[in-house]
Amino acid sequence: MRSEEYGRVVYSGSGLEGLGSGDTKTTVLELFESWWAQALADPRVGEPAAASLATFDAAGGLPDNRILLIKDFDAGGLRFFTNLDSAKGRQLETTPDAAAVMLWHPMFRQVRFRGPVERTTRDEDREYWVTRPQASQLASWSSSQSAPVASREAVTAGFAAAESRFRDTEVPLPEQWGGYRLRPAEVEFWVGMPARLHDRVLWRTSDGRPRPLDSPDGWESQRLQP
Ligand SMILES: Cc1cc2nc3c(=O)[nH]c(=O)nc-3n(C[C@H](O)[C@H](O)[C@H](O)COP(=O)(O)O)c2cc1C
Repeated sequence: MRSEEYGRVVYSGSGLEGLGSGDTKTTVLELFESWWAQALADPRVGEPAAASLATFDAAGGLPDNRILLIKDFDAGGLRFFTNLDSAKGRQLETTPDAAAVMLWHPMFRQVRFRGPVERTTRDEDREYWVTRPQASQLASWSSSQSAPVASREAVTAGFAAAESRFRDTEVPLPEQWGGYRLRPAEVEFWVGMPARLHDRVLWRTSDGRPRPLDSPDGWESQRLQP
């Protein structure tokens, strides 16, 4: 089946009106915060925190990409949590740069980020770990994420083993679990518009290095062609 047979979606988004090229009245953080809040509040958006995270697999010589959840963000960037020994963890160890995309399709909005990635502190990891549901903690304990496994049964047996190991105790923070912070040096806001004349505004730092997202200085904005 060709994708056009689903019918063409007419995009009619909003959100970048009044932001001319070079307009720095709005900080990146202010705009992203308002879009994020609107996405969280919109019942049509199924998983508002989902982002695709692209990394570079230097060993294989190819880009890699997967969906994960953005835990939160502040002026310092976007935080996400994962298994540090996973494929993405190993890729970030070798090449600590990434690109992320968030799509809020019912709102016809997309936001793209590029920049270096750094590990969160162990205190940040612990602070989030203790808020996770116990089942998720046990799953993190029992899974060597991205490593081959013989069968589905081996996966569930590993989970059951973790369950009995920690039956009467809190599940401690595993050594191989933690977070990363993507520190953007570029953020592009995209709004889908009729006739595919989409609206795009790219913010990038003047020196190509990450800067606080709430800084009115050091960021330049530029409207891009659709
Ligand atoms: C909606 C959704 C949310 C996900 N959230 C996370 C997450 O927060 N952390 C994570 O490690 N993997 C998450 N995953 C799984 C990843 O897509 C991926 O399978 C896993 O992290 C292994 O990726 P890697 O082998 O490239 O390291 C999520 C997948 C989906 C579809």
